[in-house]
Amino acid sequence: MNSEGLVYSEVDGVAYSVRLVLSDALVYSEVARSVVSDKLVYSEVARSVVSDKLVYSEAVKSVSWDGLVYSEAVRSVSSDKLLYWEAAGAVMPGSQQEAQAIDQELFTEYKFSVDQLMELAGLSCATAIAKAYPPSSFTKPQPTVLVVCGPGNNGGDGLVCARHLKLFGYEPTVYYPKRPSKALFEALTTQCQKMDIPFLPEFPTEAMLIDELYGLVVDAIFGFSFQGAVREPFGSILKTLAQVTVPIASIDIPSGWDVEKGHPDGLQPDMLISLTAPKAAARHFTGRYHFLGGRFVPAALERKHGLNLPAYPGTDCILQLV
Ligand SMILES: NC(=O)C1=CN([C@@H]2O[C@H](COP(=O)(O)OP(=O)(O)OC[C@H]3O[C@@H](n4cnc5c(N)ncnc54)[C@H](OP(=O)(O)O)[C@@H]3O)[C@@H](O)[C@H]2O)[C@@H](O)CC1
Ligand SMILES: [K+]
Repeated sequence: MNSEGLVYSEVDGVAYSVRLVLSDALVYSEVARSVVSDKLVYSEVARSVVSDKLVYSEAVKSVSWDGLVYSEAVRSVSSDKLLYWEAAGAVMPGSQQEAQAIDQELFTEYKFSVDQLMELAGLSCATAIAKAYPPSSFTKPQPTVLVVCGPGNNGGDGLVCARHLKLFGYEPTVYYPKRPSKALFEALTTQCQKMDIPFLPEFPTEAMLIDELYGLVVDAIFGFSFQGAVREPFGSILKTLAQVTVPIASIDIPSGWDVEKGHPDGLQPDMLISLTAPKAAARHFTGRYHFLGGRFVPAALERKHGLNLPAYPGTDCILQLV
């Protein structure tokens, strides 16, 4: 059976369209509803594709009002082997702003402290790494990990992650070239040093050297506040990291990527651990493992930002998205 149909109707400024394609192996359907007035455009689209092996569905809602655009999307793909889930709720311009707004609300309205959330974030990252790359999977005699930390909170997550990796039986080494003089980062550095985690004085200039010494690299250089062209010393570090062949696990966002648009020629990590909620750039991630971590978002905040977070299994602090 093969057939295709489109129905369109418009009543009092409300347009409806329904498209349906049916073949032996596939059902495709699309339903759209939109309202247009002088100041307001509201549209709602639901699409789904079902074949023998795959279910793909997408729902997009958007409202624009005099220069303001609000959009919300939920996509899910499931097949025999894969369950992919993505949800984005964004008040434009920029979901980078939204990530920063959620961050601020957690601290100012919900009264969390940075070190509380950073501990949970870093623990999620170490837990996800242990799940994807157990020490027994390393081809090196020791499960050695290079953790590269940047100057912001993403770097702080990296230091916490290094400490938990050590507790989990890994051999982490940290490179932390730009250390802010803030009590929190100094304390995290001391904690690592007192746990015999070495800090490299220089970054290896050859990617080959990193491949020889480490079985995994953790990228904790930049998170959701990264902007503009990369400044040194991080430009050279990212160039070297782009050439390593051992897997790279990026915390929150692959460093050097635009928070919304990604970076097709930049770092292509094997793993991404999205914290709180996947950022818009996560849709460009092509590596093997995508985890969600940072199970600390209160339900009211999740509702306010339309995050549509998936349910974490049981008491787990991470959820594998891909
Ligand atoms: N609530 C949450 O969701 C939680 C979030 N958490 C984590 O926090 C992360 C966000 O942290 P963040 O805001 O400190 O920003 P982040 O990106 O780490 O560093 C920004 C710094 O980098 C620099 N820099 C920027 N652009 C640059 C460039 N082009 N080239 C060179 N340098 C550049 C610049 O530093 P500067 O050079 O000014 O010293 C800037 O200040 C988030 O992704 C997540 O991992 C968890 O810890 C807890 C809960
Ligand atoms: K990162």
